[in-house]
Amino acid sequence: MISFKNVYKRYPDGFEALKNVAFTIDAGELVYLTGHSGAGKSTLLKLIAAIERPTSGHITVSEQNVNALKKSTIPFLRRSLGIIFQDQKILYDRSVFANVMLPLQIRGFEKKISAARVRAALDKVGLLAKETANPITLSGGEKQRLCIARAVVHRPSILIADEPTANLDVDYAQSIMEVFRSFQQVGVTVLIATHDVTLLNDTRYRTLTLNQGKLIS
Ligand SMILES: Nc1ncnc2c1ncn2[C@@H]1O[C@H](COP(=O)(O)OP(=O)(O)OP(=O)(O)O)[C@@H](O)[C@H]1O
Repeated sequence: MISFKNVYKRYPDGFEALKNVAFTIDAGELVYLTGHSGAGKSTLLKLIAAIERPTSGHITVSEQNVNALKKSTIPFLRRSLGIIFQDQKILYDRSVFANVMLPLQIRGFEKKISAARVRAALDKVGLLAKETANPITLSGGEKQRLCIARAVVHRPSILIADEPTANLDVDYAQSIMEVFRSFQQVGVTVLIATHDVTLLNDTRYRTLTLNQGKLIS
């Protein structure tokens, strides 16, 4: 489902953020990605989503050769992906419902189908009761759930998340993880970059560890 072979990423300033990275994640797996600050976790997630391109090596995501993708075909890759990054903006001039609707509007989905999908996504993350609320009134954990709902509303087969439990207390972090597990249980492949030791102590899931751009486990 996701495979890296001999992947190197050098940024334009010459900094080598990933060095000879190789791994495979099977369809339906939930995997953690960890490592010190600056180890290359976000870079690796960005390569999966073709937000950044590798300097060399091979990346396959959902049977698509990401290296060979032309700019014009990147939206096709992104259809199979749900992306939860820390800097994603919630729009405070509209409701929770409208925030989750936006990705479907952009993709040109029909209104009636979209509304049903938005409610299904909000239900999945436990936010259906807040659909008419302005996101400014949500707690930190609820905002994170909103971002998850927005990332899954187009029903991606792969979910990638960068530090989704950052700044949340332990109980909230656990409940966010429950949401990710529920997606894995219905067959979604999930990759989560995290420093959260409580999550990493959960031995049910495989952990990939980066150290200075190299995968050490
Ligand atoms: N666009 C860029 N240009 C140059 N260097 C970059 C760029 N983006 C990231 N880097 C560098 O690459 C290294 C890896 O960054 P990355 O964000 O992937 O690390 P990370 O493991 O996600 O760190 P953190 O846990 O702090 O978010 C860092 O040293 C960072 O400064």
